[in-house]
Amino acid sequence: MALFGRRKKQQEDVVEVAETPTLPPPPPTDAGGLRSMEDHRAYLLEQIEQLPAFGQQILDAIDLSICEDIESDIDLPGFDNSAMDGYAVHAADTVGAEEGQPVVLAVVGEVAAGGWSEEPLPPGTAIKIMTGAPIPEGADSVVPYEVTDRGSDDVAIRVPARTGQHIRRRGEDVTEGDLMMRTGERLGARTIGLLAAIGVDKVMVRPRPRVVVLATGSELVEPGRPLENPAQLYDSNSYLLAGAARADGAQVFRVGLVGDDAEAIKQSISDQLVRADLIITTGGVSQGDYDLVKAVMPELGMTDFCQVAMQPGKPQGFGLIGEDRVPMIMLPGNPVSAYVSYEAFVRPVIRKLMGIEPLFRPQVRAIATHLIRSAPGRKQFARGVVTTDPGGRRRVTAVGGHGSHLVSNLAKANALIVMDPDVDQVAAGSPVTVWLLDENG
Ligand SMILES: Nc1nc2c(c(=O)[nH]1)N[C@H]1C(S)=C(S)[C@@H](COP(=O)(O)OP(=O)(O)OC[C@H]3O[C@@H](n4cnc5c(N)ncnc54)[C@H](O)[C@@H]3O)O[C@H]1N2
Ligand code: MOO
Repeated sequence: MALFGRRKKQQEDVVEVAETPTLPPPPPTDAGGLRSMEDHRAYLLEQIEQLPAFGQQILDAIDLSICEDIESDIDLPGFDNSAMDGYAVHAADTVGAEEGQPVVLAVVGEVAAGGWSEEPLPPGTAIKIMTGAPIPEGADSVVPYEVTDRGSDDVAIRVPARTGQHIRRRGEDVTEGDLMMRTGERLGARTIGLLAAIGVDKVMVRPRPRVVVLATGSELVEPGRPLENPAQLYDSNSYLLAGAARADGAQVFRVGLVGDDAEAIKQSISDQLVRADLIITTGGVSQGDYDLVKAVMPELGMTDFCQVAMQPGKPQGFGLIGEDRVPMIMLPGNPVSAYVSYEAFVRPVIRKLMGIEPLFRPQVRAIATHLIRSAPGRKQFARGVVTTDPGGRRRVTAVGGHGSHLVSNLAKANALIVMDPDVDQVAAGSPVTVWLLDENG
């Protein structure tokens, strides 16, 4: 065989190759290959679209953010009506009434809530009227039962009426055309009551995102079951994250555990795509031999695995998965890492899907009650308890150590103490940034 034989020139077919979709270029990294927390968060948010709005029953829309301005089509009250049970009268007819010398007026009828009087009220007469009933034409005040003899054919009135007394005027609460709610406001019990009062039964809202939560790891056991060997532990992450997402307004599907098995992970994620607006997983995104989420997810969609300059929460994964490009956030397995990552990345994404502002927790300054040490190089998130002193100043005490497995300290905390990568300690009495975990902002 000739070593240097001339190759026969082959006909080159021009094949149209569909461009493989990719995620946008990732943000830059620092000298150590780490991405800043802010850059990573912005990168995820730019790839998330708000869920489309649709008309929903007002009661089902509680806590959701409306996507329309709502004006009232009616006045409230819709008609002049009585604020008291008593008699509608012409105030002028009661002049001079007093205890022992009442004014007596003929009673020409009765009007209850839901009824109305066809006839104007003749001068010199009274008509029984119940709370909420329309004021008959001509009447200009209501005399409560308590200052009368409650008569049926005629009534003795012991106190003169002031013009307009006990009449609730049409439109004094809401006037037709008044703006009741603005785009972006969230519905609560009181606003639902207001909408019902102006006759609105449905509103345009963004739905609750359907968030699938799935924990990976062969060492994990479902709480309530026995631990069968010394290397097992209970899955706490999926409960922690499902609870957090539910508290943030998502409709959560907590899927059972998936072991460290490539096919099982792919199958479980594929099964969930149909019902998910967002998938959250924990575990399997670091460097370990069994960190399979990172290994298999690129087969199902466009993914981005990176390291973020934060502690905890360094290894992070993101993807747009399947044909519908369902957003997926792959969090590290250590419980505190998973939670801090949730606060930093997942919660803002859920709020963006829902169209709720602000996206982030309130970030405020608090005075450190003691020396707080930090490891420079990555943004540090320590768990803290914030209290407010009698002078209204916030103070913060770190709880527990830095280990990202320390769940009992996490449960005690109501804040994350956030220290920038260049900070190595915060002195007692100095201000430090905190995220308030029990406030929505
Ligand atoms: N050689 C390296 N090792 C590790 C690095 C690294 O950079 N190089 N990073 C460390 C950091 S930081 C983190 S965070 C973890 C993240 O690891 P994974 O996301 O791969 O998570 P796993 O290895 O699956 O689990 C870590 C840890 O968390 C426990 N875990 C996992 N899931 C749950 C759950 N649902 N409930 C409760 N606890 C859970 C698991 O048992 C492990 O102890 O990697 C470091 N390693
Ligand atoms: O980043 Mo890991 O999340 O430090 O424990």
